[in-house]
Order: sequence, then structure tokens, then C-alpha cells
Amino acid sequence: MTAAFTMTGGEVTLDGRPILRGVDLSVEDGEFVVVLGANGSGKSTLVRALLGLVPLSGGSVLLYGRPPARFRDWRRVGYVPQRLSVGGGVPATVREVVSSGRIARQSRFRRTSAADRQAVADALDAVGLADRGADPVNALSGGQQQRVLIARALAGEPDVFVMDEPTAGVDADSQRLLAGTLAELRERGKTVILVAHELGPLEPLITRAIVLRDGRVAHDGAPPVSTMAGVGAGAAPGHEHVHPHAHAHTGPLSGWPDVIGSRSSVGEARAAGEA
Ligand SMILES: Nc1ncnc2c1ncn2[C@@H]1O[C@H](COP(=O)(O)OP(=O)(O)OP(=O)(O)O)[C@@H](O)[C@H]1O
Repeated sequence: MTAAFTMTGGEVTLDGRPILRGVDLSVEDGEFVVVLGANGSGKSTLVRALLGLVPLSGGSVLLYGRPPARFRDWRRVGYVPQRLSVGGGVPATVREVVSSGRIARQSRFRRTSAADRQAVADALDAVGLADRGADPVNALSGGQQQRVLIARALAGEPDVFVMDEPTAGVDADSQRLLAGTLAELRERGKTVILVAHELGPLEPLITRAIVLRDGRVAHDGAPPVSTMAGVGAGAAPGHEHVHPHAHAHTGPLSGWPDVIGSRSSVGEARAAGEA
């Protein structure tokens, strides 16, 4: 089986500063991965690099076995960026932005079909914006705009979702709605990589956590201990390991120092049947 993403020795340098350093990771189809870490640790840069949106200064990245520049099947990928950037003064409506998620599925010769319209309607429904389709996106709040971006990705019906802080600024009800939608996607075998600070209702869905620290992978494996109770040990991947350069985590998530700071905690907890 081809991995959805493989990064080998990934290095990103921006303005002469190393932002990602020696990142090795592979994400298989069907995984639900959260990328954690303090502000500025490189989370957005990592997911953008996985999509070829940020060039590597070293190492390589493969998207379904191909370098992003040679990848053609973009309909398989849905990306939710951190922020909505609508070009200067273009009065795009919510429905137009969400419909743009279908573009990779449309050929030059095929007009918008009933299936396109249905996918857009379902996506708007899934994020609780069914009644806002005709509104200009820039009339929406930040959290609502975030939900528009999520709907745009959903509308494309991709195989893999890459979401950069999809819950940032999104209220509790909408987070629960999103969690329900993502749970369905997980059931259907979709792959999800999401950047988050607060997991909230998404926590039980996570099968693997990657923690960045200063652009390096400090932890890759089991999600936080509290999560493991939620998903059961069977859902946790068996390949967790703590990198030698890992230190006590000082990021925003509670419950992590034990997992990050020592090799023993996750493994022992699992061995002792606590997970
Ligand atoms: N275009 C850019 N040019 C120069 N430096 C950049 C650029 N984009 C990001 N950086 C720097 O790279 C580092 C990592 O940024 P990144 O956005 O990947 O972090 P993050 O972990 O996603 O942070 P946050 O939690 O605040 O979203 C930061 O120090 C940032 O200043």
C-alpha cells in the first residue's frame, strides 16, 4: 500500500532560518493524525511542506508516491488552510467558496452537475452553514469563515484531509458538529492530518500524535494518555517512539509532559493495561 504522505529528512529553511529539521514521517491511508506543538514549532510549515506549498531545502516528500510537483490527482486531497484569504474585495459568497472545492473534480467539458450541487449542500449542512450560502464570506465571523474552509474541503470529497487548526476560533457547538463529521470520515477510511492546539471533541478520534519541538519531531506515536482511554489501546498505532532529542514538552496541551518527557510513560501505561 502506498502511504498518503512520506517525508524523509525533511528540511525547510525560511529567511535563512531552519524551520523544519530532519523530519521523517509517513502517514498511511486511514490514519487520523494530530500535529501538536508550541507556537512557532513548525506545525503549519510541516503540513504545507507535505502538500508542496513550502519548498524543502533538504530531504524529500512524497504524496501518494510522487513528489508534489509531479502529483496530479489533487482531487484526492482536501486542504483547510489556517485562514481564509479572499482576493481584494472579491464578493465571493459562501456557496461559491465551498463550490470551489469541487473544481479539481470538474473537467473542462463538464458543467456543474447535480452531484456537485448536492456535495456543496451536504458540506454546508455538515458545518451548520446551510442557511448562509448566499452571504458574502467576508460578512461572516472568523469562526464561521473557518467553517466555510472546512466545507470547501468536504465538498471535494477527497481521500485525505489536511487541516490547519480547523477548530481555531470555532465555538463549542460547531466543534462538536465538526467532530461528528470527522468521525464519519474516519469510519469511511479517510485519512486526516490536522494541526491543533486544543483537541476538544476531536480527541477521541485521534489515532496518532506527532509533536514538533523547534522544527523537529519530538514524539510520534500514541496520542495523549487521556485520549487512549477514549479510543482504546487497539486504535493506538504500535510504532510510537520518543526521539533522543525530545525534552519535557512545554507546549499548550496538558497531559503531555509524561508522554513526551520519558520513553517509559506511554509504553508502561500500555503494558500495565492502563491504556
Ligand atoms: N513565510 C515565512 N517566512 C519566514 N518565516 C516564516 C514564514 N512562515 C513561517 N515562518 C516562521 O516559521 C516558524 C514556524 O511557523 P509555523 O507557522 O509553521 O509554526 P506553527 O507551529 O504552525 O505555529 P502556530 O501554533 O503559531 O500556528 C515561525 O517561527 C515563523 O515565524
